Amino acid sequence: MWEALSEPFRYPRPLGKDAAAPGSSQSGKRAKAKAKDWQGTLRRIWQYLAHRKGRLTLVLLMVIASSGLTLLGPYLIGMAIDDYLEGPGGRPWLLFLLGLACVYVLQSVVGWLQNIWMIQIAQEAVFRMRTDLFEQLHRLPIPFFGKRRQGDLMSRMTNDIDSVSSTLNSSAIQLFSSVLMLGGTIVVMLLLSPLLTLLTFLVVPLMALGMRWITRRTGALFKERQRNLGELNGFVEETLSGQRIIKAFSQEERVIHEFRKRNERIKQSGFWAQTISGFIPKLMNGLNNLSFAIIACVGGVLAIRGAITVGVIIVFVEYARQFTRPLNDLANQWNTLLSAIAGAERVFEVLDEEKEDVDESSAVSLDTVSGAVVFQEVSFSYEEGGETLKQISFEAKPGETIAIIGPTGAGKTSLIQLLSRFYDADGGKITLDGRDIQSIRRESLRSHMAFVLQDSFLFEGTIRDNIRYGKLDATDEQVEEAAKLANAHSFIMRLSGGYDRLLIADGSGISQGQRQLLAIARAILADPAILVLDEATSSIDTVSEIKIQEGLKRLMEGRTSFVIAHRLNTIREADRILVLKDGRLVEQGPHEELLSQEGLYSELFHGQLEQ
Ligand SMILES: Nc1ncnc2c1ncn2[C@@H]1O[C@H](COP(=O)(O)OP(=O)(O)OP(=O)(O)O)[C@@H](O)[C@H]1O
Repeated sequence: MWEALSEPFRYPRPLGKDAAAPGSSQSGKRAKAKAKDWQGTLRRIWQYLAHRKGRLTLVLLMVIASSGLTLLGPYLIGMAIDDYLEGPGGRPWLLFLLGLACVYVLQSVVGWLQNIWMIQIAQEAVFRMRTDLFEQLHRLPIPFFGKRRQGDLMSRMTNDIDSVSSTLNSSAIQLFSSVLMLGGTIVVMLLLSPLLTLLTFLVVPLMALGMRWITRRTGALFKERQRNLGELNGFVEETLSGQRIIKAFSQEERVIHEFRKRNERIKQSGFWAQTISGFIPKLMNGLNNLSFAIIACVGGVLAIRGAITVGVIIVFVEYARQFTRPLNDLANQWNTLLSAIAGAERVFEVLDEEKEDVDESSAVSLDTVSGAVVFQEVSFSYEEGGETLKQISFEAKPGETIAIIGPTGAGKTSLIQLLSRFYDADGGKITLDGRDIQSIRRESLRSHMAFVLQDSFLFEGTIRDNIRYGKLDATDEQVEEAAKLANAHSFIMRLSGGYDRLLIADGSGISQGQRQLLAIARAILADPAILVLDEATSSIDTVSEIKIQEGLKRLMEGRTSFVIAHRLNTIREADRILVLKDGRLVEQGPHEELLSQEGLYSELFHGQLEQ
């Protein structure tokens, strides 16, 4: 029966991914990542549950006890009725009723225990799954995030995990108890009357066919709904974080219209998934009533002929109901289960992505570095076919300042991404202190670097905490010292609350220049050997500008600094200027030398830079 019900259900393959069949010959990580099938997903959910085997055994015992008690109830009712009909002198039917009361009380207690324990196991499993997902999200490489919307990832963390959670809490146990009840009821029915049992079974093929028709359609719809939900969340996240731009360009109406369209898609898939799966209980009810009628008619005739007692008919009617009830339950739980599997699959999809540190077993950690960086014929592209950086070679001695300039899209940011190993080069070699950076643990490499980017991210927390992000164990004095060196101290002291001023929602409430000063303080506190700066293109008022320049100067002292430079001063004072164009390093050298070459640099300098 179970086989018959489960057989027709097949998940559609996820879009754009050719999933391998379970048990395919591929081995290792890729095979695991590709095996997108519902059985595999169920197996993995089971692994999360199996952490509490002892508890789980207890729950199983409770389910067995509860099923046994449920089977006992109708039997006692039938006995009591037969004894009552026999009239005085028969067995004390009141005793049966008393027994029945005990059975019901016990059933409630057992049900309650089974519920509590299962919720506990389920919550722990979901807790572990959620933790795994969060940890994984923080171990995935930057390119992964480039391909996905944040909101969709958020949706996996919330909606998808939630749907797994609610299913594990109740449906999983109900499914198991339904299967048990089904087996138990069939056995007792056969013992009571094989003929009536056969008649009851008449409806089973109809049920199987109906379920097959329904689940074929709903499986794909539930998956589509989860995907649509993820996409909608991605869209909402994007529009909320881009509020200023949306308002500035008066795009509210268009955004609302787009939202309506996406919301409509969820409504459609949700509507059809729920409507079609809503047929399940109706179908079951109809067939239930049909089997009831058959038993009542045939049972009545048999009783009149004296072949069976009235008590047996009543027991049988009750059992027939109990026989279809687990089927009914199974059918009802089916759609919850489908949406949970769809959710779990989306969670496992992220868990199966390759982590950033997957091949770092042989990599080393560096305690101290002097900051000598060499690029040797480095090539790189984001996508196959294109070449973002072509054969870049240069050298930065410890403490030198390297200015990187070039037209937009020339590859300046990409060069920095390679240095910090957010991406890895396709060809050539980058060394730090003579060691290939591929052989250095990413965490260790980045701990020797600090970044001051145009848009420095501030976390919710106090100003002090935000500066301390550069070095978590820094004392309050060290934080203030860094802020003073960064020229941030005076503005912080003018804020109400000073260092304890709470910044919310990515530091709204402080100016762009002030954010940069905080980022500089953060970097000073981190005290790295290598510094990466992305100079702001937008002009800030002169006083702030001078303060930032001073702060940066102090920060850059004694460190190898890579500056995506826009200010003439920075470029002039750099030890070496790298001029990029279309991914090629076309010129390099100090300002005067490049000027005298009268190439692209001198052209840029006399054109844009001079302005
Ligand atoms: N994540 C990405 N995926 C694919 N292509 C990318 C990605 N990031 C950048 N590119 C492409 O790589 C090229 C170099 O981009 P990069 O950001 O390094 O330029 P840039 O010199 O820093 O430009 P800008 O001065 O405008 O910041 C561009 O053509 C860009 O379109």
